[in-house]
Amino acid sequence: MMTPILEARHIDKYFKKPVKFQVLKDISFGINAGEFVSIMGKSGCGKSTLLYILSTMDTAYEGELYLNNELITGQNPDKLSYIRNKHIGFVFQFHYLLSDFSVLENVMLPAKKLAEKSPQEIEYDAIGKLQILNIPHLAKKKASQISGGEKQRVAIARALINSPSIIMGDEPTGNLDSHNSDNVFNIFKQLSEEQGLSLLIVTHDEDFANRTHRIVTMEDGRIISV
Ligand SMILES: Nc1ncnc2c1ncn2[C@@H]1O[C@H](COP(=O)(O)OP(=O)(O)OP(=O)(O)O)[C@@H](O)[C@H]1O
Repeated sequence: MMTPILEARHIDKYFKKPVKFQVLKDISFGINAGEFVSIMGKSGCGKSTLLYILSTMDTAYEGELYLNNELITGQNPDKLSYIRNKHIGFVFQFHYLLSDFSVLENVMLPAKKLAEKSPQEIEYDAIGKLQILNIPHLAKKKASQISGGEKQRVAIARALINSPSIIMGDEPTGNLDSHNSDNVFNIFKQLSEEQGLSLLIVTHDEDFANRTHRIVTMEDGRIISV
């Protein structure tokens, strides 16, 4: 059996205010290397809450989380921040690029934060990621001067800069038209097939989800199908 890249075991999460309620109920599942998985479920069922936990940003939960076979739960904040930068790439509905910075600078930022390579190496890597996304010609443009679809590609290049093992996305195509949404889907598919990258994408788009390897369906804080 393959060992999962990411594994959640019996995750429970409660919100205490305004009244105590259980938002995640005994969530267990894993993702293998190169798997492209979507998470679907009605609004409010707990998808974003789960993604925050899986991405190590929320540590207030019960249960265990493993990334590359390492127990993530209970690690100190510095270690978590390191693990997050090194192993996880994020793509959101709104791209969160710095608009006054160039495309290249935006893509380089997470690698500068990790500070394991020289600026020259980081620039070389960033250009490589822009090439994978077919946008090397945009390198010198300011992020404010490119289209929505282009911004989302830059956001994907940025998510790839530290060569993560998994990309997580919260509705990364939610803000795109169907043409650009297709582009993003194809890029993700290529990354999983050609580079063995795992992808975990929360989406409301059934066409998108139906084309991924597997759909995890949530209902009222539980996983009802994997
Ligand atoms: N900080 C918080 N405090 C209390 N309740 C919260 C908090 N954040 C989210 N919730 C509630 O937890 C539930 C799950 O929210 P979550 O954002 O995870 O849902 P979702 O499935 O991602 O929804 P959507 O598809 O609309 O983005 C909802 O009922 C929401 O109102």
